[in-house]
Amino acid sequence: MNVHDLALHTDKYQINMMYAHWFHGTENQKSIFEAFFRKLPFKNGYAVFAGLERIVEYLKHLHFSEESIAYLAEQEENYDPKFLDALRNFRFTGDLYSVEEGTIVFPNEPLVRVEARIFEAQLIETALLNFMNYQTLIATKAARIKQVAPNDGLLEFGTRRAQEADAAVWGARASYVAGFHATSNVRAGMLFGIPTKGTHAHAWVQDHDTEEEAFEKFAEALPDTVTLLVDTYDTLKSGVPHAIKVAKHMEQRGKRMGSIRLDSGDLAYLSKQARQMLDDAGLNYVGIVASNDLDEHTILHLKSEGAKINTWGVGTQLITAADQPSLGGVYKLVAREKDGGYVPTIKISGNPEKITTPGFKTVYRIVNKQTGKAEADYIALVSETDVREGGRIKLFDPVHTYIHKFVTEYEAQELLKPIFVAGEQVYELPSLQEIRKHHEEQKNLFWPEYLRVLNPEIYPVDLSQKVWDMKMRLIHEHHGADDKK
Ligand SMILES: Nc1ncnc2c1ncn2[C@@H]1O[C@H](COP(=O)(O)OP(=O)(O)OP(=O)(O)O)[C@@H](O)[C@H]1O
Ligand SMILES: O=P(O)(O)OC[C@H]1O[C@H](OP(=O)(O)OP(=O)(O)O)[C@H](O)[C@@H]1O
Ligand SMILES: O=C(O)c1cccnc1
Repeated sequence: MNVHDLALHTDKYQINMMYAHWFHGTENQKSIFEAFFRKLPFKNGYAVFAGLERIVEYLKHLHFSEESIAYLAEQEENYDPKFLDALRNFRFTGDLYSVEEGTIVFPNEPLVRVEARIFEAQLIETALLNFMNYQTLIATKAARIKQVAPNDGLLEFGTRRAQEADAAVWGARASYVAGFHATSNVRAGMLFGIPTKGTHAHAWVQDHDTEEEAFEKFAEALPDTVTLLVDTYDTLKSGVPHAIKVAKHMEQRGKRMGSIRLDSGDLAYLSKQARQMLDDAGLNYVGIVASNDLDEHTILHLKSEGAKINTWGVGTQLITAADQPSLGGVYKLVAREKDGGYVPTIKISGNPEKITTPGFKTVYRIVNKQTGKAEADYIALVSETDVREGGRIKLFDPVHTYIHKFVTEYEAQELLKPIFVAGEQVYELPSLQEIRKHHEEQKNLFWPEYLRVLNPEIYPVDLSQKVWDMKMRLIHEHHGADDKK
């Protein structure tokens, strides 16, 4: 099996629905789906969208190999051989619009919009959500860590604890998008051009007769990048003094030690003591790296304790998004082709939060021209022109509709960009550096109240009057239909 063949990276119900459409001759009917999430992870005020590059690669190469088709034939005796022929000719021929990677995004707004034959739009749901949910989750976790240590070095150390290999490399990439500086995963470095960094493990020290000898040998081998791990035996009595000795020997050879690393104990206390010892020895250029199950909470706490740490190595908590291991992004049908046009569709739920917003929509970021700050995101029908032309629009709370204001002096930034049109890729994937820069710039668009880690303000995501009216009409129509039963 070719592990890069992702056509079967889907849930079986998608293929069963494709089959049922094909069986009834409706497989070419057009449909519009939107991917979005309902709830922000980690009680954060925003999420950082990621996953588009993987989605693009997936769609570009999407086809059913003979091996996959043979497997499907074996799995389901109902599949007609002519359906398998339709799979043989399968390509993504639809349109896909998406938010760009690194963009700050919010709940209940379309992040990806797919307009395609139902046959195609249905198949891709699972993979698309899989990529978007994981990468957006990790980029958001990384953004929180960046938020509490905006001026420090941030190293992604998670691979050994990640949920397998794909999670390690795409998680490393997502972390870099959100402002991490390097990863320890060398393959992620090679695949994506992320800077790589590494210190050494306790094993290096254990593997020598003395700690001092271990440090000397390591510094001799890697004199230009050396970071020494000082906590194998006793950080302040043995590790730091030995590191100082080695740094002095390095100076005699015209070299400078990079850092020491602390990986256990009270990181605030140890870092302050170690800093003092290094400074007293004239080694104020030697940095201090800390690791040990860190996340944004421990880092924030350590900083409030005055820890003297310049660089944070963050593994498990980041790569597994330990406090919330999944983003609940969903993919919902919002319109379907009928009688040559589109009709909006809705999913009703007893839980009002789960009622979908119907219609062929797009989303704009309304940026106040005076302040340069984003006021709200505004979801409108694609056919609505007033917002696009900068006309006066009404922003109102979709639940408490009496809370409203009119805005005129704004720039409307359409967040959904064309990525595929009629199956052709029309979007040039930006470099990872550009994505990272885009994310950094995005943060300037928002007041800090929305970005803080603890109890952020809720940023408004509003519906246009037309979208809101359409949603209410469909809710009433469905309730009306139920009332008649
Ligand atoms: N001063 C501090 N304030 C708050 N949290 C700290 C402080 N120092 C360390 N921590 C964190 O507390 C936790 C300590 O975990 P734990 O007790 O398992 O580590 P340890 O015993 O020092 O080392 P080991 O990993 O070898 O067991 C880690 O998550 C660490 O990052
Ligand atoms: O704590 P995390 O945030 O997950 O960061 C990665 C951890 O992985 C390493 O420990 P490990 O015990 O695996 O190996 P070591 O022998 O190098 O310490 C490293 O020392 C960190 O403590
Ligand atoms: O380079 C390091 O220090 C490192 C890398 C991976 C995991 N823990 C530490």
